[in-house]
Amino acid sequence: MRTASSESSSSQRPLGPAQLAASGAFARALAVAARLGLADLTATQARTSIELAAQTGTDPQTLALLLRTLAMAGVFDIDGEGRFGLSEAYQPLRGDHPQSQRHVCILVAETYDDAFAGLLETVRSGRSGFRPALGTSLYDYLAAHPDAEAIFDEAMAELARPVARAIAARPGFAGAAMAIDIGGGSGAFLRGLLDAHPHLRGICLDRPSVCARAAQRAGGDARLEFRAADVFSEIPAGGDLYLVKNVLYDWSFDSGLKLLAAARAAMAQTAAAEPGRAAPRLLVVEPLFERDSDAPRALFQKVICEDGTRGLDEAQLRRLIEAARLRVLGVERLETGHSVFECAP
Ligand SMILES: C[S@@+](CC[C@H](N)C(=O)[O-])C[C@H]1O[C@@H](n2cnc3c(N)ncnc32)[C@H](O)[C@@H]1O
Repeated sequence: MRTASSESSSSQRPLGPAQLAASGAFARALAVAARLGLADLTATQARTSIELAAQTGTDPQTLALLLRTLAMAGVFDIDGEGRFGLSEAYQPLRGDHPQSQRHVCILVAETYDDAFAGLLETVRSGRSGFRPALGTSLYDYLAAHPDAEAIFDEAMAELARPVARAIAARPGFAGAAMAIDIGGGSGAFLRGLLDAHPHLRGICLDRPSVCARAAQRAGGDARLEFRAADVFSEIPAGGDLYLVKNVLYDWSFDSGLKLLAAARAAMAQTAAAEPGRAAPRLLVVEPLFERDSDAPRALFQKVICEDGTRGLDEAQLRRLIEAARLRVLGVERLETGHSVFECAP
């Protein structure tokens, strides 16, 4: 099925109005399949809907409809005996796939889709739709809904792992002993860097509920500390490498400035405390708004994130960084689509 985010230059025929209107139902069906683990159950062996219903404790008739609906979208192939097998294109729906997007699918099709009930409000006012739809801001909502928050954190981890591999391959780690990830979620990004550089230790700063869950899962890792902190005011000194990944794109210019100013203060304090030590660096790793095809992501940002958040291009992100009195030493594009701004105070 072609989605609303596909390129308009695609040779496929666009969806008709009623088909496009039904795409939310397909998204919800995908999230249910992800929650039930249907991708894992059908990845290596095609199964009947009866078998799958027994394995997932679901209603056989309804599950058959769900599977057929998703087969229409290309998620499952149906063989001559009516058995469902996960299609090649949807392998990342598996939980054990190296590029798994299982939790990303659940997050986007559930919490983000719930927030899109506020889209009309966003289009009318330009303000976030999250509060009109769900009564509060994204992170306060997640703090109050632990199941949604756990899905969010796992989704961020799925998205972060390939970026960690790309960042870990860059030079500049040999002289660094301590990396501090600002808004580092459940620590997957930092974990990737620590795995690649065994001399490195890390502190992952995030909200209290995120840190508590991540620390419990990590089970006492001497090299990776989870520290509850408000990243707008509580960034500690002592890092050789500060990291801000997929964080600024959540916030307005003013909030981003506040966060970067707190990072700069921590870096300046580090340098002042130990004059002989190499000056700390900050890596800002963010997706940019560069092409028309980035419009769906920028629309997501407007609906989901803080009022005033918008997709930034390279010049705009550079302006934000420089407004926080940080120098941009270089900008690099990663294969993941992120841009890396290497910065110093
Ligand atoms: C979009 S996620 C990105 C997570 C991680 N950097 C990554 O790329 O996977 C933004 C993170 O910022 C955290 N966050 C939001 N507000 C925060 C605050 N005031 N203090 C600390 N962390 C915050 C969220 O909990 C979330 O983990």
